[in-house]
Amino acid sequence: MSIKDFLQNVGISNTREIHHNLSAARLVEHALKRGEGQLTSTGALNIKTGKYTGRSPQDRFIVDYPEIHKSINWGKVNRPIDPEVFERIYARLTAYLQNKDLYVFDGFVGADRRYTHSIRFINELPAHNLFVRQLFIRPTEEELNKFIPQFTVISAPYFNAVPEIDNTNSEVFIILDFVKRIVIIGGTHYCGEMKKSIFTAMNYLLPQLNVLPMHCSANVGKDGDVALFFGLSGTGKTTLSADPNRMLIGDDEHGWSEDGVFNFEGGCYAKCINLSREKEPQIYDAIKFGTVLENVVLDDKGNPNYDDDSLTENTRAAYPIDYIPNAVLKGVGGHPKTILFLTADAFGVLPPISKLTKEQAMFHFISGYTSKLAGTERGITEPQATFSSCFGEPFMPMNPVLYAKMLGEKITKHNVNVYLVNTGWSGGPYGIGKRMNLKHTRAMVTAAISGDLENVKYIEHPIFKVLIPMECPNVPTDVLNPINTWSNKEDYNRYAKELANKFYENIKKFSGISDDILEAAPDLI
Ligand SMILES: Nc1ncnc2c1ncn2[C@@H]1O[C@H](COP(=O)(O)OP(=O)(O)O)[C@@H](O)[C@H]1O
Ligand SMILES: C=C(OP(=O)(O)O)C(=O)O
Ligand SMILES: [Mn+2]
Repeated sequence: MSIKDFLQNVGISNTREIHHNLSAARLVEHALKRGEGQLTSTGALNIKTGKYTGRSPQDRFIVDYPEIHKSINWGKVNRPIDPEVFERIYARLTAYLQNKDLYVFDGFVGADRRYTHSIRFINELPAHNLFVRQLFIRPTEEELNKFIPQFTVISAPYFNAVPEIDNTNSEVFIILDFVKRIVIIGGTHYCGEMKKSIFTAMNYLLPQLNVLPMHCSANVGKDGDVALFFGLSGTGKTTLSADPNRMLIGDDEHGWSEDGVFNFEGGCYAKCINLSREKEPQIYDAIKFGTVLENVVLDDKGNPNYDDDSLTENTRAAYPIDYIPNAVLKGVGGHPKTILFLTADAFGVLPPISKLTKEQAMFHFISGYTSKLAGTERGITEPQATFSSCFGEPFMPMNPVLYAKMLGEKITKHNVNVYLVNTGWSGGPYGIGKRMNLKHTRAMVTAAISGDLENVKYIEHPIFKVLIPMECPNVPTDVLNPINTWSNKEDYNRYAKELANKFYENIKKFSGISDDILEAAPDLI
């Protein structure tokens, strides 16, 4: 079917020029010509996304059909929308796209070809089309010749919904239709919406194929030892998985099948606030021609000022994974040996690293205690403690316990070591304490992955019951036990107990959790 016929079939008629699978170079030219962005001194395309510089979770809906009703975990995260309401907004959106140049990218999600889904992205903006081209898996010429889309994404940032007509909360909408396999996005220019809606779709589709979808980064050592880093947005998945001594599999979304793990994407999406070559060399050097930057402030020579947060804290860079030296281009690896749960603890009471029993791992995965970091979601301006199940609740359409059970089985079967890593605050809560030293976090992660932490003595945390290593190579011993970093020990205990209470209150939300997992909860004293 020709692309024109395809568009006609999905209701987009009277199109002008359809730019189908343009190269990165051509897309950059189009974006510049249309005034969508500027080139930086290293050749990246920097765009400003206007009012919305992070995700809009209140504006994300799933179409509620009888055939899928039971499988979705409806609520504030997965908001239902009626099929008629969807049809109405869809008709207005496709009418809006008439007489416009459109940019179409045909890509894949899921590096393991048994689970690959093909997606056709229809963009109003060439800069957005460049984003999806860099972030998803780019098919070969041969694959393009026989490409049949299984999912369609239509993104029209200049089309604003009208809440009175469209039943939306605001001018922004992100609507996922799992039955028709269509995603529509309007009213927002933030690129992360396109990425995370496809992630959500995979999180719906893959468990049905007996694959666990995960919000984690993954890398692999020379011996084939795979490590996974779970974490909510901004907690360090991308930063910590970019390690010159290990090969990167992917920085954000993976599946775990009977044969091992595989990346969903073909690119990375790094936060670049306070980025420096010294601290994050691989990411810094990936910002070059072909990379899409969002909301970075440039000087008049085009030099980025990564310390400038005047547009947002959530400045971003999207680049193809091959811009990271040492990446596993096939995007697949074996079963993980180590799992790290990254939590940005705004209370500043969790140890910088601790070892979890299998039951504690399950408890913490279901709890997903962490912080929403500034800028990643609309309205979040400073770190906010939250419980985000699976360390990715905004992207999980089904009951978190279902994903947790799959993870638990895999951890047992493959005898995986699990650690909890606090990439957030120490020495006091957010506002008083300091963000964990990145060099120390890296050294702790290295020690966990290499097995060095298997041969040290541990002490049990009196409240959280997790095991704290008493020593760790290349980390000063006095930072390992969090109470030592607080000047007032009573304050520490007070905050730690407050957090323990929050864990306790939160876990009550879930039903069907076995007693051994509940017993792994922090102690309420
Ligand atoms: N101790 C630490 N560990 C990890 N990241 C840290 C730490 N301290 C500061 N950061 C910063 O936090 C941010 C983590 O973002 P990122 O790795 O992109 O998160 P994610 O990929 O999980 O969304 C980066 O800007 C990084 O420089
Ligand atoms: C892109 C996002 O997060 P992450 O860094 O986890 O990909 C997001 O939450 O919009
Ligand atoms: Mn990331």
